[in-house]
Amino acid sequence: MMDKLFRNATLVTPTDPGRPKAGPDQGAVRVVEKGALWCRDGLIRAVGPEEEVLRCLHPHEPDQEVDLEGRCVIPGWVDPHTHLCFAVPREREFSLRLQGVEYLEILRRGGGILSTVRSVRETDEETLFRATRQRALSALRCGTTTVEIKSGYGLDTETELKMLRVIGRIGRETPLDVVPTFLGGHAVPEEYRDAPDAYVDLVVEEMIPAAVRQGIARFCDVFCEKGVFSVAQSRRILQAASAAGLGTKIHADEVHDLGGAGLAAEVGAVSAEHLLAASEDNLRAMARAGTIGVVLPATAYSLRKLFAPARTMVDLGVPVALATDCNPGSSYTESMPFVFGLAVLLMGLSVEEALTASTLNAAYALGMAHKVGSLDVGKQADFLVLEGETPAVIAYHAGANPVVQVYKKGERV
Ligand SMILES: N=CN[C@@H](CCC(=O)O)C(=O)O
Ligand SMILES: [Zn+2]
Repeated sequence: MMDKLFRNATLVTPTDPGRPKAGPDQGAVRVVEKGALWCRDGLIRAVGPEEEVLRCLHPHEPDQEVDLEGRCVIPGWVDPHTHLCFAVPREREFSLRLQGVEYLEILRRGGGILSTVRSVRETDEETLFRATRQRALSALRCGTTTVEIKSGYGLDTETELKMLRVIGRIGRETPLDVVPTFLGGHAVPEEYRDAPDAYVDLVVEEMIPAAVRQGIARFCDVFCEKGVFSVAQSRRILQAASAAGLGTKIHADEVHDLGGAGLAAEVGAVSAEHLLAASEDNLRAMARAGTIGVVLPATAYSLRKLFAPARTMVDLGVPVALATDCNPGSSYTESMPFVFGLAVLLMGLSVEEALTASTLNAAYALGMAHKVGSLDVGKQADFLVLEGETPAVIAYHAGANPVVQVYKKGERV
């Protein structure tokens, strides 16, 4: 057993009430000047004012003591929405978008997600693993200690399972905790262009059962959007996944208000994600159902769209989480500090609300809050040491990485 005592820290963390934080509670965080954190075997045993933690320890001597020199300490980021597993970026497509071609138009022409599908199908498993690991480690350097990674660039059973195996390996072979999500419903593949319902049959009858049998997915997601999957098709996929024992999530109302947010509330999805175009009625339905709203400001930034109404969501009582959406098309960033800055400066969230959104609420969006997301006794000692005095530095020192040290299960990584 290994004991470590971290002293002389300014601790800033949401505390976990046993459910995602919503409304005025979203911005309530605990601040402890001259705080300490004692962990054993990677788990937090005591946390709070230094003298209280020392009292808990007494008469025991920790194996190791670390002086954090008064620096600000927050929980490790939990990034609850990424597509980190892909083969090659799509820089040429980005240039097309800069010339004014719309994201969904590129997909309609057979590019976008479908061009990544072609390259992922062609790439062998080891190469895909190495490319994904590189991005996961880049996220870790920015302070992400838990990450969700979706499949969805295979769109056939074999390649979807290959992606899920690679995603599982990232969790075993890097310090990150990884939550795998099956996203067979990411787009209709070219070979089913004229028979989208037959593709939905394949997802429901073959892919979901295979992923569940092999135990390699925890959630199922679907891209509910005009020209992609309708509300009815998305409902079918999510209900099948739920019946098979997977948690559910939706890419909802990203470009058009199709009603994906309402569907998330209806089917009991843990989260609805994107929500740029979601109606207020459907946001209210989410608040009533307790559906977490995962907002992805780097996507709106990269697509040059209006941001999701995160301020309204908090005011309506929707628990809000933040994610990078890291993917080669609409949001090529692994950086939670960048996303945090956008949320604070351009979406109207307070620093404290953004902190809860990118840690505790994000952990709830992944079913991981029993382990991560806050500096509470019993959880993993996953935390970040910041360069400044408060978490505001994350938005303030824009474009830089204000995370100077990353600890995963009490170990510096
Ligand atoms: N919108 C759908 N899926 C991703 C983008 C995937 C891609 O373009 O490769 C997203 O969440 O933004
Ligand atoms: Zn996405």
